[in-house]
Amino acid sequence: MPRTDGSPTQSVIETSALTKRYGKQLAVDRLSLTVPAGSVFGFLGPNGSGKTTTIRMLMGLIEPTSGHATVLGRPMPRDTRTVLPHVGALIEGPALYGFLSGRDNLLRYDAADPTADPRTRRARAESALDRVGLTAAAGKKAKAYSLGMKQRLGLAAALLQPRRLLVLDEPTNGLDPQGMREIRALVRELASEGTTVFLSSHLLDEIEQVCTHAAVMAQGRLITQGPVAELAAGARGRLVVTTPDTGDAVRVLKELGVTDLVVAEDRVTGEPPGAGSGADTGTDLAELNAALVGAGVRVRGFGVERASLEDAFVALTGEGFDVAG
Ligand SMILES: Nc1ncnc2c1ncn2[C@@H]1O[C@H](COP(=O)(O)OP(=O)(O)OP(=O)(O)O)[C@@H](O)[C@H]1O
Repeated sequence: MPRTDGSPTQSVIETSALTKRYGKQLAVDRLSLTVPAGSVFGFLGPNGSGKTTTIRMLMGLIEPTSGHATVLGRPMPRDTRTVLPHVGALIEGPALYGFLSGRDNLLRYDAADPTADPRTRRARAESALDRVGLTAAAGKKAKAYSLGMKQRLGLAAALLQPRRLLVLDEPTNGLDPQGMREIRALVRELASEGTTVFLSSHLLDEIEQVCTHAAVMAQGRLITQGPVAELAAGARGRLVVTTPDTGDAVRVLKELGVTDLVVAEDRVTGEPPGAGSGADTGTDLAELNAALVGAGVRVRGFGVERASLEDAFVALTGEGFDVAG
C-alpha cells in the first residue's frame, strides 16, 4: 500500500501473502515482501525457489492465485499499464531479432514505445549501448552475440528511458567474471542515481557485493528479508585454526566447548563456544588461542571467518544453499 505521510522511505514493491499455485505445485507461498525505495534489493534463492514466478506476478505477466502486490504504490496486475512505463525489466533473456544488429534491435525496441521521441532515438540508443559496454559490438548481428552480450543488450533496452525501478532476473547469467563486475558496477551507478534495483540471483556472493537489502527464498517461501549487513550478522562465522598439530588442537578446543570440529589438512574449524548467545566473543577467542599455545599447539593462524549470507542461509534452513532445482 502507498504511504500517505509522504515519507521518502516508501516501499517500491510490497506484497502480502502473494501466492501462485500450478496444480499441486505451490510455486510461491504467501510471500510478504517489502522493497524500500532507493535500495538495491537482492532476491535470492536456489533454482526453483519461486523467484521468477514472483517477478512475473510483480510485472503483471501472470495472475496470482491469491494475495496482493503493489509496485510503485499501484496494485498489480490491475495497474500494469500505468506502472510498466516506469519500470525497466530484464526477464528470462530478452527477445531479440538475430538478423538485426544490436543497435538496430535497440532502435526497434525504442520505436515500440509510444512515449519515446523519435528525434532523440539514436542518441538514446547510443547512450544505452555505451552504459552496458556494447558500443564496439553494436554493429554486429545479434545472432552472433554471446549469451553475455545478449544479456547486456537486454539491459540496454531496459535503460532506454529513465526508470524508477529496474527488475533484473539473474542479470549476470552467462557473463564471465569481468562482465559480472561491469554489471555490478552499473547496478551501483544506477542506484546512486536514485533508481531502485530489484535483482534476482542464485549467487550469494553476488548479492553480498552489490545489494543493500535482500530476501531469501526457499521452496516458494520467504526465509528472511532485511538489510544485507543484518542478515549476515545474524549468523556466526566459524573458528579457523591453522596448525601442524591438528590432533592436539581438536582435543584442546573440544575441552573448551568448541563444537562441530572438522579437520582438513592443517586447518581445524569449528563453532566457537556460546554461539547464538550474542555475547562479545573477543575474550573467548583470546582464551582459546592462549589455551592452544599453553598446551604446546603450534598455532600458525587463528581467527573467525566472517559470517556470510551463506552461513545465515544454512543457519536458517538447515541445508546448503545449492539445493537442486
Ligand atoms: N508455468 C509453470 N507451470 C508449472 N510449474 C511451474 C511453472 N512455472 C514455475 N513452475 C514451478 O514453480 C516452482 C518455482 O519456479 P520458479 O521458476 O519461479 O523458480 P526460480 O526460483 O525462478 O528458479 P530458477 O532460478 O530455476 O528460474 C518450480 O518448482 C517450477 O517447476
